[in-house]
Amino acid sequence: MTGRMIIGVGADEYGFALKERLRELLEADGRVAEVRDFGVREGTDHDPYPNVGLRVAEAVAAGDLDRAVLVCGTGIGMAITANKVPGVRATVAYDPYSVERSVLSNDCQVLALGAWVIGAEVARRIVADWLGYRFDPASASARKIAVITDYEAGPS
Ligand SMILES: O=C[C@H](O)[C@H](O)COP(=O)(O)O
Repeated sequence: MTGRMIIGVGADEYGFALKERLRELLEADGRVAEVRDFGVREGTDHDPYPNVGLRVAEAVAAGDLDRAVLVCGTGIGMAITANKVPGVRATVAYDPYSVERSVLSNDCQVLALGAWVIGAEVARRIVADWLGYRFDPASASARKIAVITDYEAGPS
């Protein structure tokens, strides 16, 4: 992936406000071609995090999104959910090094954040940094990721 990215965003009711802040940031970023919002649409909407996380992760797996940011209370439920979809690699990450390595080592397409854990401005900085990292498919890390994708494909 070298061009401008299509990014999905999604949140449950607890992550809604932070998701909105991050959506605005992404929409204003020149590295982003398009932002697709998978809800919730209002802070009063009740859609449990697995519903939102599965919709977004399935769009990543289908190739409709390059990457996604998911927000719930802790980020943990969103990451667990997204990782259930074959082909999707999701993580919670807050420190700059883990955010970087989630892309450069692990080719994670999904960053999950917890609105109860992190302040909005730090989250915005993390997402801005995260956009700048691109996985190198020629790197040594690619062979390790292939072990995961081979496992997902099942016995041959
Ligand atoms: O990981 C789950 C999230 O934090 C979610 O927003 C809240 O889940 P809970 O209501 O089960 O605590």
